[in-house]
Parts: sequence; C-alpha cells; structure tokens
Amino acid sequence: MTIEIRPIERAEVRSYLQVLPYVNGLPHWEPAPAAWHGGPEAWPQPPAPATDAQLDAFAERVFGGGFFPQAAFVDGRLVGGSAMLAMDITVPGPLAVPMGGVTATAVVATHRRRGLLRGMMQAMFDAALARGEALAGLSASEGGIYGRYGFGPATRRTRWEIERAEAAFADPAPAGGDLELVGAAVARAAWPQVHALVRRERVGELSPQPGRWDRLSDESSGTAGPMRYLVHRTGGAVDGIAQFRLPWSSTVEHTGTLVVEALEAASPDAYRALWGLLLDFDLTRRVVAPARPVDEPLRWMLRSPRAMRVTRQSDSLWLRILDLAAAIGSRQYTGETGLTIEVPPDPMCPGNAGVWRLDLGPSGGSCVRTGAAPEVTIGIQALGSLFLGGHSAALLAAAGLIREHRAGAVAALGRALRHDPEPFNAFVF
Ligand SMILES: CC(=O)SCCNC(=O)CCNC(=O)[C@H](O)C(C)(C)COP(=O)(O)OP(=O)(O)OC[C@H]1O[C@@H](n2cnc3c(N)ncnc32)[C@H](O)[C@@H]1OP(=O)(O)O
Repeated sequence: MTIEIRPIERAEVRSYLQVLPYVNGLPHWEPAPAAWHGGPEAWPQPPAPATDAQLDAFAERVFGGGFFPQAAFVDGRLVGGSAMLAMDITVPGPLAVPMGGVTATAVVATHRRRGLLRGMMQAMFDAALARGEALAGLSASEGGIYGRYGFGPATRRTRWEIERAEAAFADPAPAGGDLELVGAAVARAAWPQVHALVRRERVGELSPQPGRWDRLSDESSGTAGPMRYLVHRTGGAVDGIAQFRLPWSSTVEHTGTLVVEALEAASPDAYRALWGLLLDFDLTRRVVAPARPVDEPLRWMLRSPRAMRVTRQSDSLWLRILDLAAAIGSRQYTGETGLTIEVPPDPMCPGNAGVWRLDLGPSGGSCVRTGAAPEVTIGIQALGSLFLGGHSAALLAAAGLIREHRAGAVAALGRALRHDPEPFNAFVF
C-alpha cells in the first residue's frame, strides 16, 4: 500500500469533493442539528447529494484563489481531503491578521484512523507557514479530534431561548433608526457591509469565505421554511441585519418558534431595534437563537434577565498557533507584562518549542528565545485557547494545562492576554 499526501491538481477537484460527506448527502456537522435548533423534526433537512452541475460549480470556485486543498491518495486513489482557506481573523487591538482556515475535511469511512488526516494537516501547516500565516483555525465537527493537532477551543457559542411572554425590555423606549423586512437580494448586498463594520471591532470575527453571501436565499428548506431577513438603517445606512426562520412543526409544543440564525449589529440602536422586533413578533411564542456569543447584551436589557435560558454551550472556533513568535507579535495586550514561558515539544510545528521571553503591552508584543528559567509551562494548545483573549489562564491552570513555577505568573499571563468583550465569530466555515 502506498500513501501519498499532496496538493490536488485542477483535474482532481471533483474526486476531492466527492470524499466530503455533505457532497454525498451525509451529515457533515453534529449528528443532531435539532439539539441546537429545537423541535422534533430533522432540522434543517439533510442535504441532497450534490448534482454534477453543483460539483462543477464548486470546482470552479475551489480554484478561484485563496483555497489550498490537500489530498490523501492510497494506491493512487483519492480517499481523503482537507483544505485551508486564506482568511483574516480579528485579534485584540483590534487588528485583522491572516489565518489559514481548515475546512472541507474528510477521509472515506474505509480509510479512517490510520493517520491520513494527520498527514494532510502537517502538509497544510507547512504550506501555511511558508505563506507567512502564524495561525490556523477551524470549526470542529467533533470535539475529540483536533486537540491532538495543537488546536485549542478559542471562541464559544451559546444557544438560548426566550419565551415571548417574558421578553419585555426593562427600558421600553424604542430604539432609533428604521427596520425593513427584505428579500435575499437586498440581504446579499447589505450583509457584507454590516459584517465588515462588526469584524473591525469584534475579536474572533472572520473575513467571509468566498461565496458566503451568495448562500443567502429565499428558498424554502423543508420544515425549516424560508429564510427571512430584517435590516436596520440609521440615516439610510445599513448598520444591522438578522436572518430568521419560522419553522413548521407537527407538535403544539414547537409551533410558534422563531429561530434567529444570525444577527449582526454595528450600533447599539441597530442591536436593540432588531431584537425588539424579533422578540415581539406576532403569532410567535418563543425565540430560539442557536449561535450567539456567551456575553449577550440582550440579557442585560430584559426586565427579567433570567428570561434568557441558555440551553446549550459549545466551542466555536478552534485556534492553532503555527508560529509562536509571529503570533505574539501580531496582537496587543492589556497592561505591560514581562514573563518567561516554556512551551513543550510541538512535533507538528517544532519552531514553537523552547523557553521564550514575552514582553507584552498595549502597543504589541515580542517573543524571543531566552536561557532564563521559565515562570510558567504552557502547551501550544492552551496558548491557542487563550490567544484571542477568551477563557481564563487560571481556569486552564486549574485544569492542569498550565504549570506555574513562580507565584503570580499565571495571573500575570492571564491579565495580559484577556480581552473583553469575549471573542466571537458569527459564522462558521
Ligand atoms: C475542520 C473540518 O472540516 S470538520 C469536518 C471533519 N470531518 C468529519 O467529521 C467527517 C467524518 N470523519 C472523517 O472523515 C475522519 O474521521 C476525519 C477526517 C475526522 C479524521 O480522519 P482520519 O484520517 O481518520 O484521522 P487520523 O487517522 O489522522 O486521526 C488522527 C487521530 O485522530 C483520531 N480520530 C480521528 N477521528 C476521530 C474522531 N471522530 N473522534 C475521535 N478521534 C478521532 C484517530 O483515532 C487518531 O488518533 P491518534 O493520533 O491517537 O492515533
């Protein structure tokens, strides 16, 4: 048996796409989307296998630029694929820095658990480093897979519900600006503008992947019904947008649910006005929001903050530091901190291991090798989890992921790295 890991040629794109479960109509995400969306029906419906025309259209896009696919061949047959997208992620500053976004990953069922993904991941890390990318990120299909490659959960998402009857705002004064229900064509033009404003400020936000907005559609999807769009304008300029559905259900318990798939607002007025209408939409009983930040201002705007019931919480973006010194130099920090850290061996990115002197401050950071004794030992996975400023270093130390050699060093590292508000990415890729 011969194994070959290499980038694919243009003529191989269709074979590459065909190993991806969703292209075959198989689930590619958590097996139970209903756990996030609620309701007893499979929601949304599993996708149908891609048609030939769709495969050709995908293939064109794959070689449209910024997409770096690797594949695993066994005895000449393509049995696994994974790809990196050239993206930008907002890091504390806020500053946009390049990140290789790992996506479209699968190995056919007959060839799993023999190291093919590890081989593709190594090839993608090496290529990303050669392109000058210090970070890689991904959304994980399962929580047990990606830690071994050095990825740490870095942003979180929650699913919450609010009963309409309990959703009154503490301050009933209406927000400024204008709301309009629009079709997908208007949403496709408006959403990029809002997202650009939001991601300039919000740490963890990502540049949109190619074709992201083309997927906004008016078409109905099974019991989920059509997507609906609501925009907010201030002085005629769009500064907020939401997409929501009113899914059909056969049970009385689940009828009248309004599902807010995404909502982005670039001003407090837009945020308040969009939620104001969605929480008080006639003929509904409940709002479900499946992919929201853990620090949702809306809770603090409600007369009864406990009306917002968090029903699920999970990781969202996983981050992998490929080049520690470059990554540390790419963001800004709270206060001035000097610290010596030890990073244990990192076989997939060996340049990260060793003892480093960190000098971190509001104008940036430096990370240089030192012979001094380390004050903390921290693995590359834990550094990935802390890098955007989410999570607490003390928490990871309590879990045994950071070892402290000088009292107070973990607290100092945590203070320097932490960022408020919590990092969040509105869309997965
Ligand atoms: C970023 C994204 O695109 S998310 C989408 C990921 N794709 C999917 O979930 C589709 C279904 N799954 C698959 O196709 C495959 O299981 C993959 C792509 C996740 C992994 O491919 P494989 O070639 O089997 O992985 P590989 O053999 O390199 O695994 C490396 C290690 O991960 C482990 N592993 C692989 N998949 C899983 C899993 N689902 N759960 C737990 N451990 C796993 C292997 O046991 C192995 O462990 P080891 O390092 O201790 O030996």
